[in-house]
Amino acid sequence: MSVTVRVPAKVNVQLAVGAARPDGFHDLANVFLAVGLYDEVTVTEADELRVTCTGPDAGQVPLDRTNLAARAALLLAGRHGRSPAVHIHIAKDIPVAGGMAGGSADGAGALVACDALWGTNASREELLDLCAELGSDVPFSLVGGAALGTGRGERLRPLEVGGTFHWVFAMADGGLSTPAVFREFDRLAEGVDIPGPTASDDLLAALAKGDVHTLAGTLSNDLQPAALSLRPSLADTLEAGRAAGALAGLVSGSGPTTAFLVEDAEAASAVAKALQASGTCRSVRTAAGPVPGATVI
Ligand SMILES: C[C@](O)(CO)[C@H](O)COP(=O)(O)OP(=O)(O)OC[C@H]1O[C@@H](n2ccc(N)nc2=O)[C@H](O)[C@@H]1O
Ligand SMILES: Nc1ncnc2c1ncn2[C@@H]1O[C@H](COP(=O)(O)OP(=O)(O)OP(=O)(O)O)[C@@H](O)[C@H]1O
Repeated sequence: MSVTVRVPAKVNVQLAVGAARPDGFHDLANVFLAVGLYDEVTVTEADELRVTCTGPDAGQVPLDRTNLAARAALLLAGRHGRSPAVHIHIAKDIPVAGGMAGGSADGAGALVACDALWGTNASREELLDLCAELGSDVPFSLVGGAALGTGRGERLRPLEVGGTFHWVFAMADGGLSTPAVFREFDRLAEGVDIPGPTASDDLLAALAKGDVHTLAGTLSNDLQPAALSLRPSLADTLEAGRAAGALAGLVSGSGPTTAFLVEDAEAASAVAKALQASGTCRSVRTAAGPVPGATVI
C-alpha cells in the first residue's frame, strides 16, 4: 500500500525579523502565502527506511536520515513506538535551498503520508507540534493557505485572503543557507536597536481584500539586505523583474529565489518571458496562491 501527499511551496509576503534570541533563533512576524508549486511525497511499506528523489534539483537533496522527510518518519514512528521502515519517494518540483520551504514541504508531506499509511491517527494538534519540532517553516507547509507565523515562525494564525495573487519566481544558480542568511542579518544589525517584529496592518488588509496593488506596495523582507549582501547579483534580477512590468519584487524568505507580484496570469507569462530573456537568473516559474497545504491525493 502507498500514500501520496501533495505539498505546496511558500512565499513570504512579509518577513519582519527581530533581534537574535538567546537560543540563536529570531522572533518573526512571518506572513506566509502557499503557492501552486508542489512536491509530492509518496510513502510505501518497505523493509527499511529509505529515501529516493526525482526532479530537476534532485541531485542536491540528501537521501540519508538528515532529509526532512526521513526525520519526519522517524519522529512519528518514535512517538508511536513503531518501526519507521518505509520507502519515501519525493517527486521534487520546489527549488532546493531557494527560500521556498521545499524541505519543509517534504517534512510535512511525509508526516501526513506516514500517519495515513500507518493508521497512527495523530490529531491535527500533534501533527502541528511534530512539524514545529522539524523546523520553523514546517507547520505552515501542513496548513497552507495564508497565515501569520510568530515566535520563530511556527505559531500560526490563519489569515483571510480575498482573491488569488499571481507570482513569478526567478531561481538563482546555487542555494543560500538559511542559517548563513540569519547570521548575515545579525552582522548587519550590529549596534542597531532592532524593534520587536510586527505584521503590517496595511498588508493584512490588502490580503483580506485581494487588493494586488496595495499588497505590492507593502511587501517586505527584513532578510533581503542580508541575502543581497551574500549574493549581490540578486539586485540585477530584482531590477530586471521590475523593468519587465512586475508590480513589485522581493527576495523570497532567505533567498536566493526572487518573487515578483504581478497583476494577473497574463502578466505573469509576460514577466516570466522577459526575466528568462534577461539572463539574470537560472530559470523562471509562475504560480498563484493561496492554495491548500499538505493534501493526500
Ligand atoms: C527564512 C524562513 O524560511 C522564512 O519563512 C524561515 O524563517 C526559516 O525556516 P526553516 O528553514 O524551517 O528554519 P529552521 O530549520 O527552523 O532553522 C534553520 C536555522 O535558521 C535560523 N532561524 C530560523 C528561523 C528563525 N525564526 N530564526 C532563525 O534564526 C537559525 O539559524 C536556525 O538554525
Ligand atoms: N527533503 C528535502 N528537500 C530539500 N532539501 C532538503 C530536504 N531535506 C533536507 N534538505 C536540506 O535542506 C537544505 C535547504 O533546502 P530547502 O529546499 O528546504 O531550502 P529552503 O527552501 O531555502 O528552505 P526555507 O525556505 O524553509 O528556509 C538543502 O540544502 C538540503 O541539504
